[in-house]
Amino acid sequence: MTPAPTRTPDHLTLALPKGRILEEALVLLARAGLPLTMPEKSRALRHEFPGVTLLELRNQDVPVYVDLGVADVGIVGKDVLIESGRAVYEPVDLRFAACRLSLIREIGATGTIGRVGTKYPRAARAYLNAQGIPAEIVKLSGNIELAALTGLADAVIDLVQTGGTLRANNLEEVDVLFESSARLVVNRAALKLRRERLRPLIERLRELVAADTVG
Ligand SMILES: Nc1ncnc2c1ncn2[C@@H]1O[C@H](COP(=O)(O)OP(=O)(O)OP(=O)(O)O)[C@@H](O)[C@H]1O
Ligand SMILES: O=P(O)(O)OC[C@H]1O[C@H](OP(=O)(O)OP(=O)(O)O)[C@H](O)[C@@H]1O
Repeated sequence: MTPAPTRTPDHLTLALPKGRILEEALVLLARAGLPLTMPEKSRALRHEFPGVTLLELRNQDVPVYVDLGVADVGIVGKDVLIESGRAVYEPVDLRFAACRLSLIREIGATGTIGRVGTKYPRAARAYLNAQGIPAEIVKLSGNIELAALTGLADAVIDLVQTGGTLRANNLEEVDVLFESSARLVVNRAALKLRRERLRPLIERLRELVAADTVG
């Protein structure tokens, strides 16, 4: 195993999720001045760049690594951040990976919602409580819409972007819990200890997002 580099204040440890966020996150961070490139396809999970260590994680683990200070900074979807309940600093909405978390049912379904399938039990519980719906929540891991199609659940709470998955499966969006997009997340202690590196990075990302939004 390669030893971890000494974590001097000028070294950054970065947590990124593999999956749909990784490539766009790397491109944006490189535009913001970090010396990063797409890692070669391999089983390696930790990648070294000049002054930056990149950790490749599952989405749900990014807030954990940042909150516990193993990573100084990371990028993750707002959906995953809300679900994590972690109190990390969230200085920039990076605007990509835009989608929404919605309540979904079969088209025309009107019966009582007794059971809800979701990958987001915490957000689902908060929403259902606020709506006064005393439904059972079933935690699922993927292809969540199948739960509504098969009768495993009376409704699901899942992400919608284009609506293509809904249309292909005779489902409809009944309500929107919240909008999501990729967020920069920063460990609060690192923000002080590594401020010489983190403050310019945050500023540069804010500028890039603002320019991209206008342009
Ligand atoms: N269809 C979509 N369009 C745009 N953004 C999406 C879409 N689906 C998910 N996202 C956003 O991208 C993030 C990462 O999605 P991705 O598909 O890589 O995760 P996953 O593979 O489902 O996660 P897991 O690590 O649990 O397997 C989500 O947390 C969400 O913020
Ligand atoms: O509105 P759309 O553009 O169709 O996008 C929504 C779909 O994208 C995500 O699934 P993903 O492809 O990540 O697969 P997963 O269910 O295995 O997470 C999400 O869970 C929806 O199923």
